[in-house]
Amino acid sequence: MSFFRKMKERMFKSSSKLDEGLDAIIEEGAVAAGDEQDTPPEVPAPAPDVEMPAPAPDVEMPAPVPDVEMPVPAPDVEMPVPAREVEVPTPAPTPEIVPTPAPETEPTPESTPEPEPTPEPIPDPEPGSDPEPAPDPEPTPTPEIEPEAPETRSRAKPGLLGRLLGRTVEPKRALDDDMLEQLEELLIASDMGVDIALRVTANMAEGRYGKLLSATEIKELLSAEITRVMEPVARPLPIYPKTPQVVLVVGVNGSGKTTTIGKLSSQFRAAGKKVVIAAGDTFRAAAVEQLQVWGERAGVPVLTAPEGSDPAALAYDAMVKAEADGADLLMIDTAGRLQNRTDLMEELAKIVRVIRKKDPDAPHNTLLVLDATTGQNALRQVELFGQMADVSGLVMTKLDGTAKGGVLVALADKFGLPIHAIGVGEQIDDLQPFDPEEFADALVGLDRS
Ligand SMILES: Nc1nc2c(ncn2[C@@H]2O[C@H](COP(=O)(O)OP(=O)(O)OP(=O)(O)O)[C@@H](O)[C@H]2O)c(=O)[nH]1
Repeated sequence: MSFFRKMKERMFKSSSKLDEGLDAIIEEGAVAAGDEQDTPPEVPAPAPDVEMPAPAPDVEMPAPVPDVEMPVPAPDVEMPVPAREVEVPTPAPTPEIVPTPAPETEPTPESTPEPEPTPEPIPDPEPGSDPEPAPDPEPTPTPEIEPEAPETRSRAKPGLLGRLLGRTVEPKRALDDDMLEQLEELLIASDMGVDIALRVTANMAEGRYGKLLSATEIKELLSAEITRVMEPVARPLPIYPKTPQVVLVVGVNGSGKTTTIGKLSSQFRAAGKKVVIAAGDTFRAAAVEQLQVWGERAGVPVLTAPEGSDPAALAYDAMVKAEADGADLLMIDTAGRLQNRTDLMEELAKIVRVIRKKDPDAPHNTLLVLDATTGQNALRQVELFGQMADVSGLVMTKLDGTAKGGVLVALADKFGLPIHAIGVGEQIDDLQPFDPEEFADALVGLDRS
């Protein structure tokens, strides 16, 4: 459980945009229970009322009715909707009014004091500006405060007043097309992809049009929809009885392959499995060294080959060694030079060909490691590596440092490949099983605790 907690905490940080966005959407057209008296009476009967037929709040009221507050003002609950409309236009005209008073005040002082002093030619501009400094600052702040006051009232007062009065009821907003569109945009911005964002919001809205929903309720509904999409792909790396189980690890440079191999090896070793690592990116000495460091951390042997040597030959040697050592798992790192796709494809194909001489079923798993911070680019990587290797599952790294975690939903929806684990940090224990609900909660910023 502490693992999940950690992911949640980390993802909460990164998904705060989505979280804040949801709160903002609700607040924008919020209808806070009991705050109706705060809404200015200037909101008579604008058009939206048509969309907000009385039945909506009526239906909702019975269940949540928190004490005495809700029942009577129930009908008024509709008012805030128009209030929202008032807010939008207000900011525009406001600044326009500001400049008007300013110039007016200037000419006034000029005409009065200027004619009196003796200086005639130069005085005009000088005295004009000298005596003005005093009045200038005055008119400026005044108009600024004036227009802001009504805005602040209409926007902040409801929540604030509610809080001052000790109300615990969250602001709510009626679900309509406008709100749905905002929710869709928010999800798309989290890199969820247009198709799935539209589907998630549509499913969420089904049967709920016109109903008042709080930010928490929206988060719960979205989380449930996202969980539904993710559940089928949440599957840990399968472990087979036949040994050594060969796990080929592929992915672009920097996606987190080495780190993931180190973390996985550590976990398998802790689970009593004997693991061997093969440093298959023989073209980069730094990559081999880094893998050796991870091998030490995990307490797992790392087989290396001279720089520039054939990775397939190393993979074969590693198979022999793993068999001889009675290893349960052999994890083979590979290069990730996507810019030279043909070479990479040939290299991967050769590794597979060669290890199949030892075991026709190998590799038993081909893990594609994806960097969550690349967002929608991850979709393209799945396509490309899918063509180069028979990808059997995904590990998504760096979910701790991005607000683009939504791409995992798009991946699940589009490819349906199992998500074996997620990386949430650079430390050895920062690899966690993929839990759909925890993920969905974290993505939308829902804290159930
Ligand atoms: N924050 C965070 N950083 C990670 C995570 N996984 C890997 N990293 C970092 O990402 C960087 C690249 O990771 P590597 O494991 O070297 O990636 P690679 O795919 O092996 O890269 P090459 O060796 O260049 O092929 C390193 O600085 C890692 O510490 C993760 O889950 N979260």
